[in-house]
Amino acid sequence: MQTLAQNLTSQGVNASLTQLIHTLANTSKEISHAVRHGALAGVLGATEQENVQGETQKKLDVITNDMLKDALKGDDTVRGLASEEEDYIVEVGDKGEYLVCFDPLDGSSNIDINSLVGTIFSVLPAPTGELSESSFLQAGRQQVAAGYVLYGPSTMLALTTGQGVQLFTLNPETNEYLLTTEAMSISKDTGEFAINMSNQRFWEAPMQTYISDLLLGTIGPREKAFNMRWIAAMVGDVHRVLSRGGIFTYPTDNKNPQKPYKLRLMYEANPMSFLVEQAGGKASTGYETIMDIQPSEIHQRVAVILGSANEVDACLNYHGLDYSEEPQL
Ligand SMILES: O=P(O)(O)OC[C@H]1O[C@](O)(COP(=O)(O)O)[C@@H](O)[C@@H]1O
Ligand SMILES: [Mg+2]
Ligand SMILES: [Mg+2]
Repeated sequence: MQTLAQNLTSQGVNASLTQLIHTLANTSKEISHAVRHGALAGVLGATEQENVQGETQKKLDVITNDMLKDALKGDDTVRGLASEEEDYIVEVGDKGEYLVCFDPLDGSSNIDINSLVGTIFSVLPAPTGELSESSFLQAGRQQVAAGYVLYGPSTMLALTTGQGVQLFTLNPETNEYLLTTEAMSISKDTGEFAINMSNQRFWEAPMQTYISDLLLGTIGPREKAFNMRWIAAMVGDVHRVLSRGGIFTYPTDNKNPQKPYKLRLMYEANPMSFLVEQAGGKASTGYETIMDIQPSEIHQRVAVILGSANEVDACLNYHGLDYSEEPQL
C-alpha cells in the first residue's frame, strides 16, 4: 500500500502543497490521539465559552483548534487561516502561498457520547498584497485541496487535490496514513437519505414535498423504498455518501429566521462539495451549485444538498416547481 507521501508524489502534487498536506495530516494524528483518550484525559464536556457563532464550545473544539493553529503557524507555506472556532482570520506568515479554512472538530455534539467526529479542511491560494478577510472570500471552485479526517473505529483521511478522491487509513502500529481506496466514487443512484427529520415542519415547501415522497416509498411517486441515516456529524454522513452513495442535506429552515442555514460555507460545505464533485457526485443549495457561490464572510452559512448525482437532481427538480399554490407533482 502506498503511503500518503508516495501517493502525493505519484500525483505530481507540488512541494509546498505536499508540505501543507503533511502538516494537516500529522496534526490529525495528534487529534486522533487526543480524541481517543477522551474521558481519560479529561477533555470531554463543554467550556464556558461561546464561539463567534453563539455556539458553546466543547473543550475538544478549543484543544483541536489550538493544535491546528499552532501547526499551521509553523508551516511557511501558510499565509493565513480561518477556523470555525476563531472569530477572525489569523495571519500566519507573509510569504505563504496558501490560506487554510478548517472546522477542527466537526460533529462535536457527538464527543460526549463517544460517537463519530472529524476535522474538515479547505486550502485556497493566497492572493498577493495585504491579508484581510476578503483574501479568503474565494468561491469553492478556487480550492487547490480539501479533505476531512474521520476519527472513527479507524482514523481515515479523505483527500482531493483535484485529481479524484483518495482515502487513507491510519495504521495504528506505524502511525502512518496508507492508501486504502485509490479513487472514491459515488454511485449515481441511491436508496438512502440523511436529514435531521425533527426539523421537518420548518423546511421550505420543495424539501417538505421531496422528503414526503421519499417516505412514501414504493407507494409514492418515486416508486422506490428509501432508508434513512443520520450521524449528526457531517463528516460521518458525507463519508457514508462517498463510501456507498446517498443524499445528505441540511436544508434551509425557518426554525430561527435569523439563522436559516446550519452548515458553514468556507470550512464545511465547500471542502465537502469539492470531494463530492471529485467523486462524481453533486452539491447544491437547492438553487445554486455550492462551489460557485461567491462568499461574503468567512463564517457564512448555506443550505446543503449533496451526494449521488441522480438523487441530487431529483431533489433539485422539486426546487424548480411552483409552490405558490398547493404543492403538486
Ligand atoms: O444537531 P443537528 O441538527 O443534528 O446538526 C448536525 C450537524 O451540525 C454539525 O454538527 C455542525 O458542525 P459542528 O459540530 O462543527 O458545529 C454537522 O456536522 C452536522 O451535520
Ligand atoms: Mg462542523
Ligand atoms: Mg466544529
